[in-house]
Amino acid sequence: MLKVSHVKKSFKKLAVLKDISLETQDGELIHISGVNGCGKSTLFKIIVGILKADSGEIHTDKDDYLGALIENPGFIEYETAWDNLIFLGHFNHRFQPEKTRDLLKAFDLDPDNPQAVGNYSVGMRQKLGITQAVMEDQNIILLDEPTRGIDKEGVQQFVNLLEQLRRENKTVIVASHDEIPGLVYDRRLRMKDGILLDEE
Ligand SMILES: Nc1ncnc2c1ncn2[C@@H]1O[C@H](COP(=O)(O)OP(=O)(O)OP(=O)(O)O)[C@@H](O)[C@H]1O
Repeated sequence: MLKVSHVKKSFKKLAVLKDISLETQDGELIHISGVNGCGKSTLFKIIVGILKADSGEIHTDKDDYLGALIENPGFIEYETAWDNLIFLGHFNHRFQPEKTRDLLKAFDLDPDNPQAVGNYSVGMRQKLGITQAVMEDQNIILLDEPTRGIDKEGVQQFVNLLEQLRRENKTVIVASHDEIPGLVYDRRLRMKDGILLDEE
């Protein structure tokens, strides 16, 4: 379970997150919408620990394992997708080759593609970014504008993946400024003026 309590973050005089609280349940699919620059990526960066909040707390349970795709996924540009994923898998020793190959194939990506990631299209790169966020059975998954640059078929493959994650009782938070066709959320939140509002 992820619990965000009264998180605040400013960049110099710009107060981006004014008082953010959020508690997730297992298996929940949550949408955070909001205009460009409202602070969605900043919140995700604080949750995963890339950025430090000025105040407030982030709590996860002992067994929770976070996966994230935030902004442009960073890869080793001159290596293949597969070598990149193996490299990322070394950090937590939870890499599952068969599962990861299946995830790539479900996105119409060839696990044996000899091309370097530097030559991948925006959409291919994004699919790779989504794959690394879920390939190790992460149970809390943060996806920032996940379908950016992905074609219609790819969006449907993404929707299928999220349905699979729901069946596996994973918690997924999607941040996007627009609707992703076919996604049915359990909860919708809107980020506005530094706070999170319930859409319902
Ligand atoms: N490291 C930083 N230094 C200064 N300002 C920053 C920094 N990171 C983000 N900001 C500012 O904080 C605000 C929120 O940025 P953030 O990237 O979180 O927005 P966002 O909601 O994710 O936007 P988008 O939908 O365009 O991705 C913006 O005004 C941005 O310029």
